[in-house]
Amino acid sequence: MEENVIESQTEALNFIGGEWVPADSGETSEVVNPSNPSEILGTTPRSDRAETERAIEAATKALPDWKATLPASRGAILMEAANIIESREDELATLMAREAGKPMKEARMEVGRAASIFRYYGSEGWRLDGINPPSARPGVTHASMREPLGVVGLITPWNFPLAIPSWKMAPALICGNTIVIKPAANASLNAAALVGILSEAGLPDGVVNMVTGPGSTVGDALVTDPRVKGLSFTGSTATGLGIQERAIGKKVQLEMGGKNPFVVMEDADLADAAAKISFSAFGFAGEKCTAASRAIVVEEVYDEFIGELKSATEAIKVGDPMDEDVAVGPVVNKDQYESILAALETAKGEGRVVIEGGATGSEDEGYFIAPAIIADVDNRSETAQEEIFGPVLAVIKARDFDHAVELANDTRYGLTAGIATKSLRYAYEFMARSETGLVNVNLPTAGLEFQVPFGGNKESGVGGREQGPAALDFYSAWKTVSVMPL
Ligand SMILES: NC(=O)C1=CN([C@@H]2O[C@H](COP(=O)(O)OP(=O)(O)OC[C@H]3O[C@@H](n4cnc5c(N)ncnc54)[C@H](OP(=O)(O)O)[C@@H]3O)[C@@H](O)[C@H]2O)C=CC1
Ligand SMILES: O=C(O)CCC(=O)C(=O)O
Repeated sequence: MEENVIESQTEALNFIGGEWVPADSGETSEVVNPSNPSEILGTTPRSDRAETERAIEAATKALPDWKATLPASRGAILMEAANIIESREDELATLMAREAGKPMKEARMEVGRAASIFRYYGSEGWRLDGINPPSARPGVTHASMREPLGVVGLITPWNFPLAIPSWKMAPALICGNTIVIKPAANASLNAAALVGILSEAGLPDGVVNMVTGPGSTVGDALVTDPRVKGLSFTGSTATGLGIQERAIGKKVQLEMGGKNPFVVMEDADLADAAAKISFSAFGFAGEKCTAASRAIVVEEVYDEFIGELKSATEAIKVGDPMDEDVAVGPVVNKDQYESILAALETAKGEGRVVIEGGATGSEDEGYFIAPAIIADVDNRSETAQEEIFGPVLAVIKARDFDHAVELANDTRYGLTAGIATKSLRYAYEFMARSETGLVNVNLPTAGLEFQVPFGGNKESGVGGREQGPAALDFYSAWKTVSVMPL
């Protein structure tokens, strides 16, 4: 196998059938450091459909042997990958901070999370539950067991460059599927590092393949190729819903946007709520589908809460993601930078500025945007309805609990929601009435645990949950065998 040169952070290649290969055309895309746009971190192949089709071919070829490999043996490879990931924490976290602008503290946590995910699904090799309910017919036994889907396509975003590929790859692999992954342009060096680790851990050639290049060609080839039986995507709602229309005959899972509310009730610990909301809204510059982007506060404590929120937010350090005390680094790229600043201008016209935020310097000095808080926002305004995916928090006033729940649900999204309260009645009623896939009581909306199902309702999610045991349901199909001994 050709040696990959990821460690030097200069060049990532496609990984097809166990070989590191360039794009057929030899064309590459530059990976820019968002903290310093004049620094080119490396290049990735600008591939096209032909390379994607060869990767699908390699995954198809590797499928029978991988499917026949004992689940515990598959699990042992995932466990080894977890060990390698952990042993390279500094290197992987640094790469994430440089490529995606993720602050080191969160980047280190993400490396740990990726290792835990591989360990968790690796241990499934000893379980992979089935069911055998009694038959209604005398003498008959049933056994229902999980079978892999076949070749699965994974289309991943830039905001969790290790964790998202890991929580898609690990359950897919333990179930016996083979993979072609197309990472986002701004996470390709990280994805290549992860693929290299899986290969080093002993994954046979062709079981995981990676192709980098535009979503509109490489991604689309995965979406439309009939040999790809399952497709898992994380990204924007617009791209996801387009994929759903084109992925004919496949099992599809889409994890998309959010406009996540955090309700603050009159009995809340306001300082605690402010800390959790500002972490949820501004950590990693709000570039999380789970970020809180609407604080919905009952009028009784509205002004007092805004004071607490202002103090909590002013304490956040913005700057070089390599600094372990920084919580907000640069946003990922020029497109995000421009669209967030435009959304912030709109927000300023739709509410009262509590913290102005915005660009901290010129674009040439890095894509840094400081947190902004805009109060008195109408929940039907653009600021409260459109995903900004940046450090902009809208504060919305509610009359009482019922009104707060109504506002929280008044969105096309349904990913995650939070409530700050000491009342069990409010907490349980909110859990029941929230139209989201996740509800957090006195906890941040962002920051998942890998062992519980994750995903959203409405336009936030389609096709079954990720993570925890739910992921096994996506990456497998039940086969029922019924036997009558004669
Ligand atoms: N839910 C989440 O966690 C995320 C949400 N977003 C939202 O999306 C917005 C835009 O970010 P962006 O990175 O452009 O998100 P996209 O949804 O466009 O990209 C996500 C992934 O899909 C790929 N892709 C793009 N177009 C297609 C296509 N036609 N067929 C198949 N795959 C495709 C992308 O590739 P490529 O990068 O090469 O274009 C990337 O790998 C953000 O502002 C944010 O609101 C973004 C990232 C994560
Ligand atoms: O909040 C998290 O830990 C994960 C968020 C996420 O999955 C995403 O932004 O895509």
